[in-house]
Amino acid sequence: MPNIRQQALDYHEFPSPGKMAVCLTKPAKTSHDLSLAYSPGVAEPVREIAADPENAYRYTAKGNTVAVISNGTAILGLGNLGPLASKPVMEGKALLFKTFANIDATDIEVTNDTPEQFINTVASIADTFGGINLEDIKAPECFEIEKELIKRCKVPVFHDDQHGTAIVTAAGMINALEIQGKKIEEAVFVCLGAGAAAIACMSMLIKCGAQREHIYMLDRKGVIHTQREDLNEYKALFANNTDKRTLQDAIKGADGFLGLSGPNLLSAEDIKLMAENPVIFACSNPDPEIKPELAKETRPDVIMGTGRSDYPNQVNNVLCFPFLFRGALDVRAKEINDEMKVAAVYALAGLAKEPVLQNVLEAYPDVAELNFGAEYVLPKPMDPRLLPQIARAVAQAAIDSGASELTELPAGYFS
Ligand SMILES: NC(=O)C1=CN([C@@H]2O[C@H](COP(=O)(O)OP(=O)(O)OC[C@H]3O[C@@H](n4cnc5c(N)ncnc54)[C@H](OP(=O)(O)O)[C@@H]3O)[C@@H](O)[C@H]2O)C=CC1
Ligand SMILES: CC(=O)C(=O)O
Ligand SMILES: [Mg+2]
Repeated sequence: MPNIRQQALDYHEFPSPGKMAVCLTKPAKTSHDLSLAYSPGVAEPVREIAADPENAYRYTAKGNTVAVISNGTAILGLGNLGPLASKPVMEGKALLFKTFANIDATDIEVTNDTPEQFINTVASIADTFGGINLEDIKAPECFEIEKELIKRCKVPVFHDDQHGTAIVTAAGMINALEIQGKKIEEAVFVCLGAGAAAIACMSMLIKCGAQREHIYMLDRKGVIHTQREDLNEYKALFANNTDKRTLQDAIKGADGFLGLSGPNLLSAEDIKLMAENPVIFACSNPDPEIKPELAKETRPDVIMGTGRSDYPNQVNNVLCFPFLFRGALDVRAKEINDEMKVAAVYALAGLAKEPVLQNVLEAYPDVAELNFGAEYVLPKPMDPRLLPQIARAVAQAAIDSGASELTELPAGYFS
């Protein structure tokens, strides 16, 4: 798109700075309105909540809110640019929560010196919200932060770059491998990156049938292997007993490449080494590990995905987090467990096989048609069926797995 930089800056600046504002759901026009909204009336719900905290869901907006919280240590693929610089991304996530799932999200950017400070800050405000969406926090700190916050918070805590990305990547990979005529159990994967998104994506692929030994993960120092003594406990889970050391060693004969690292790290020469009919998801944002034009020119047999909205096959956590949180909030799930995540994977993968709706096609004026195949392995974010299908699958899984105290879905829930 011509001049995308200036268009993007203008979009953010005008007509008012940023992408969000507060909207009210109750009248505040008359003195009677004010005596209900504020003093003296507001004291009544205060007393009810003090008597039973569950009443916060009845008398405040808590149950439909999510806090999008970052410390700016891994902003997209741009790196550690600090909390304030992450604000446009966090406002963007709030925009997506509202647009796609009518969830009221608040962005919170935390300045911290240590993970403990971050944990203490988030734990002390978590109860304000229905759920916590952690965003763009770098590995390995993100793993400890999420684990500790899950322990300390009463509401669901979900690190989107780990699990949202993993759900969408797994759904897309399952479909892409099927189209390429490959079995996930036999496929060999190379994952460039060994951080938040990479560790979670590979763990999810294993839950969906991939073999641990068929996965080669690389960080800045090359292949993660058992002879290395510099691995943290998360990378160590993916250490292979192998002689492969470089990206070129690992990618030879691979069926799938997952890029969760940084821009332009994969070359045409590298992908020439892959097996026939490969899948390349170059997910680094905004600039992928390899440009789709180059990948397709070099390997006409490739299925290619990126994290971006302006190429086919957008492999991006936007396809997950709004809808997954909708389901979790609606059944008041106390956590987002593996059962709920796997349910989201298969709901998402299944929807890609349904005929594409006219309104989705209209959102992509440059595309004549969309059908399940090499250029369409995942639904588009504006597909209105994502909300009912993913939210329902997640809510049902929450009930079945005991994450929700409900025994069945609310009557008529997205049916
Ligand atoms: N499409 C999507 O939905 C999503 C995409 N992403 C993308 O994934 C990338 C990583 O994000 P995230 O996991 O949150 O960040 P982290 O900081 O947690 O991890 C970054 C990882 O990338 C590795 N890396 C960086 N540069 C290189 C390099 N030159 N060669 C090999 N490995 C490299 C780092 O290696 P080392 O460990 O050695 O430092 C680290 O393991 C970003 O580009 C982000 O945009 C993330 C989430 C969602
Ligand atoms: C999409 C996203 O969350 C990321 O690139 O970090
Ligand atoms: Mg992110």
